[in-house]
Amino acid sequence: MYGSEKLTDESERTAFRKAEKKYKLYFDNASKKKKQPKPVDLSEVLDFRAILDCHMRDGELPPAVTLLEEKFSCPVFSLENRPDFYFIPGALSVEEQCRLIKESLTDFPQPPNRTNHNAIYGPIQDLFIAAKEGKVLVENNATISSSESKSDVSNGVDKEWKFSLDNVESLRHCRSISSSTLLRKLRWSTLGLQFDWSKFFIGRTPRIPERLSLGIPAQRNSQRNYDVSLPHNKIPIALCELAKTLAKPALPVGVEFQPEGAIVNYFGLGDTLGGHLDDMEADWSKPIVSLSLGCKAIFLLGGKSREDPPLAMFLRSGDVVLMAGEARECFHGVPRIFTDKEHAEIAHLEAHLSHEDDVSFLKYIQTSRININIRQVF
Ligand SMILES: O=C(O)CCC(=O)C(=O)O
Ligand SMILES: [Fe+2]
Repeated sequence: MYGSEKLTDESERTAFRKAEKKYKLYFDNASKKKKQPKPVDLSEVLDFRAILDCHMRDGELPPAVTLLEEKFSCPVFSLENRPDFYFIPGALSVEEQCRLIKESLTDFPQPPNRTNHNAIYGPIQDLFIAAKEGKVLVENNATISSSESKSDVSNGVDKEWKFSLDNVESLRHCRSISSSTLLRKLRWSTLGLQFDWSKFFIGRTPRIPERLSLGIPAQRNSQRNYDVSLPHNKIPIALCELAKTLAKPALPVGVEFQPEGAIVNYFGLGDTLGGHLDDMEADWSKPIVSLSLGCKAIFLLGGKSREDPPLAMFLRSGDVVLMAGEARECFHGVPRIFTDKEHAEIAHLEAHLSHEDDVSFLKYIQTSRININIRQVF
């Protein structure tokens, strides 16, 4: 009986789900000591950096992997059975990586850009600085003399939240959350054109659209869309120029990529991005330009159905992935990030962020991964 139940359970899982489960972080509960991650077999994970090293050493490539020598200033790989998917290992210099890590934590989550915290707290200004200074975000239903940095009321949030210094006696009866917890719970921010997440509000209870950890719907909700009426800034110029250059291998000569929106994803240990399609943009021939920063991750590239077994590959800090055309119809996701010294592979960032002014960035990135994916919307 138990056997047949198990069988049903097994057969209900799609190939994509099975791969997610294979690579996801589980802890070994058997050990009485500190929780240890369960070992995972990484032998089938495609490693483009190792492929590149091997190619430079003895000119060989694994079957079905192509190197597009002519296409770009650094090596671009494509896969025979995954048209319109491109992998550029180490495309970003260490300086670019550090600059983008800093911007992702300071400038990019600033209003009018929205984050996953908007739904509960309204816009939050200077979260990273507040976390550095040990501040607390407090629901403003009492007068708090030491409060600073006002959070506006908007988007169905009918209370005001303000940053306040820690250990204030009058906070004891207020709802509050430390800014370091908020920083750890920062899951996404959006640049350029903003999404209209308000459709997720039911009555007065916000249903927070978590893109990470809880997974996201198979097909992103068709109601969810860019809302041009929401206040927004243009994509920062340096990021815009970088994305235009990086997009070139995925575009015919003479066609330019116009970055209009971007999502910044923040991953901590155990966070995952469930299998999904990015289907909100009008022109799928234009690539999604996806930048990896910080700790190493596993990326799953599936097919047009969740039943197609996905390919697993490592994404390291500085790697860039382009998904255009057919690849945009393929399910993909991130089931795992590695924060341990051996697997995170961020020694170059640690060396570059060694100045005392950078300690808070270093601390964050030592246990995190950031992904910036840039899109042309129309
Ligand atoms: O984190 C990644 O590498 C992928 C992110 C992604 O697919 C998305 O945000 O749509
Ligand atoms: Fe995606």
